[in-house]
Amino acid sequence: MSLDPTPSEFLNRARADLRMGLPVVVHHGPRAALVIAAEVLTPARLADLHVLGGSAHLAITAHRAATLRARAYDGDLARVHLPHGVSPQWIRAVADPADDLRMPMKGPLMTARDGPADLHRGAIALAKSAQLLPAALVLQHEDACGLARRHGLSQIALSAIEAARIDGAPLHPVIHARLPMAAAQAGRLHVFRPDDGGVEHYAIEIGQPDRSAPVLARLHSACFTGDVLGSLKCDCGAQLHGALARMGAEGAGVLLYLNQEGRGIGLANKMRAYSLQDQGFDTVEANHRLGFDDDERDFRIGAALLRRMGFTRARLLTNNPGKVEMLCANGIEVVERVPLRVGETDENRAYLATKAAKSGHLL
Ligand SMILES: Nc1nc2c(ncn2[C@@H]2O[C@H](COP(=O)(O)OP(=O)(O)OP(=O)(O)O)[C@@H](O)[C@H]2O)c(=O)[nH]1
Ligand SMILES: [Zn+2]
Repeated sequence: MSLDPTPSEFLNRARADLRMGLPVVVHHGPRAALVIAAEVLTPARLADLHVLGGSAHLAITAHRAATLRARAYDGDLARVHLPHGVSPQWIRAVADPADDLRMPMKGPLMTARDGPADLHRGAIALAKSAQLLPAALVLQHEDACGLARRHGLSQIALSAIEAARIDGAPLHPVIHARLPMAAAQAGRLHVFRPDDGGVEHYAIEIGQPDRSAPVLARLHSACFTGDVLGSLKCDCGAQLHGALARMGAEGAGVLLYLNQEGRGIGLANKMRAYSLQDQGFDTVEANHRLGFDDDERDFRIGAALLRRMGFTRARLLTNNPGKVEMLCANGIEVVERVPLRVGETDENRAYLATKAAKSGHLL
């Protein structure tokens, strides 16, 4: 019936619950688990879960496990055994690297070797997509779905989490309107919204680009600190304004403003990464200590938006060969990479050098 939420609608609802600190039930065939994001776990909820019994682990990524010197028997993740009388502080310390140096965890952390880790993998994917720290308490329980029904908890199929990761929700245009800008009088802002009501993305179209020719394009990832505040720690603000100015000068172009703050980890986690950078770690090490990959962005969104707007070929303004590859793999032919070297400062020189050395950016 059309009143029934679709799997992706259930998923978006589950993300909101997770951010509130509510347990979400993830199920796969006959197995199901209650999942609570580590960073929002309250003492009361931890005590309630304890009373339920079942088998509980703290799921963390292999990157976080490596920092904590815990064995990740599941490859990309580790299921950490909870010590007797586990406290929310202990869970927080495993999940959050803020105090790693000041108060190193007393190890060794024991991790599970046997049994399936698929629900745990789903839990981490869910926490990441909710832009929380990628760590979750996972309580496998034989009556998890019954508990969900009795307590009004969201239930989500593992397959829905996996499908969202593989396909992403389709985006549809909501509205577009004229937007004269300093860089170009003939500007137009388009708003796109995913079918599941998730995060919106924007396209800024300058002039009337010819759909039958390669369009001067930029895939710009949101950077509140650089784009809005003029942060000197990165080059984003200068790249944003430099790209618009170039499109204004050529009279045509399209800049996709993708809401993938912090290379996809969200502003709170990016600020956690900045705090670690103040402790001496570089941009990639900081992401890893938090449990993230170097780059968690999904550039397929950019390709889908360009196609949706009628473009099939682009001259891409970027120093990141990864963006070129992803566009080409997703139906947009990049006929030229147009370098965008602007905004280097004393503050961001090391950051740009790290991106060149570790993430393949071109200088
Ligand atoms: N996690 C994390 N994200 C950062 C950091 N500094 C900047 N960012 C984010 O990195 C992204 C930069 O995006 P872009 O400039 O589009 O991408 P790029 O990969 O550098 O490629 P080009 O700019 O196209 O050459 C933005 O989402 C920023 O918020 C950092 O230290 N850590
Ligand atoms: Zn930035």
